[in-house]
Amino acid sequence: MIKMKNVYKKYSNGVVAANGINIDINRGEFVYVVGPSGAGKSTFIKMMYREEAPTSGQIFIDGTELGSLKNKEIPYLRRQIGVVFQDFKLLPRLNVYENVAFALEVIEETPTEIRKKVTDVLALVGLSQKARMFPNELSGGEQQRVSIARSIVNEPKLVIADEPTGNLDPDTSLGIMNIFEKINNRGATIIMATHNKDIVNSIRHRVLLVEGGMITRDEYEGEYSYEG
Ligand SMILES: Nc1ncnc2c1ncn2[C@@H]1O[C@H](COP(=O)(O)OP(=O)(O)OP(=O)(O)O)[C@@H](O)[C@H]1O
Repeated sequence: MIKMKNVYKKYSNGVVAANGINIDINRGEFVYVVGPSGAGKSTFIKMMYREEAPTSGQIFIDGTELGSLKNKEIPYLRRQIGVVFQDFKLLPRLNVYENVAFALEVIEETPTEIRKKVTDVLALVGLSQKARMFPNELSGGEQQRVSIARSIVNEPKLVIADEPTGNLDPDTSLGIMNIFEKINNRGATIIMATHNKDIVNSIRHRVLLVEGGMITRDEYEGEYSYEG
């Protein structure tokens, strides 16, 4: 599903954030990306949905080489990928239902389909009762559940999450992880950058360790631990 071949990324300020990355990730895998601050985890993830382009090397998503996409094709790629951020990025003037529906309105789904999909996904993340509330009336965990609902309402095959539990307490984080497990069990591939050691060591999945822009460890059922 995701393949990187000799991926190298140098930012314009000279920082090398990816230094020869080669990786294969299969459909349906759940992969944690761990490593020290500044190691290149976010850069690795952003290159998958073309938020950043590699300086050299190739990235394939489902066989499509991202470098071959024209600018106008990039929104189509992004529609097939759900992205979840640490800081939720909800629209403050829209309620829960509208925040999630918005993701479908921009791709011109029919009103009937929108109603069905939004209702189903809010049930999946346990927010059916809060559909009419606004983001500032919700807890951090609830806001993150809305942002997950929004990212998966279009049933993407790939869900990318950058520190999704970074702002949440341990119990709330576990609730969020349960939702990612459900999404994964329904067949989506999950890539998650995280500093959450407890979660990585308790809910076991493949672990990629990124250090200095390189993947220095790749283990199934891996542990969080790293030097330094
Ligand atoms: N847009 C940018 N322009 C220049 N340098 C950048 C940019 N984004 C990231 N970097 C640099 O690239 C390196 C890797 O950053 P990245 O955000 O990928 O690390 P990270 O592992 O996700 O860190 P953290 O755990 O702190 O989020 C860092 O040295 C960072 O300063």
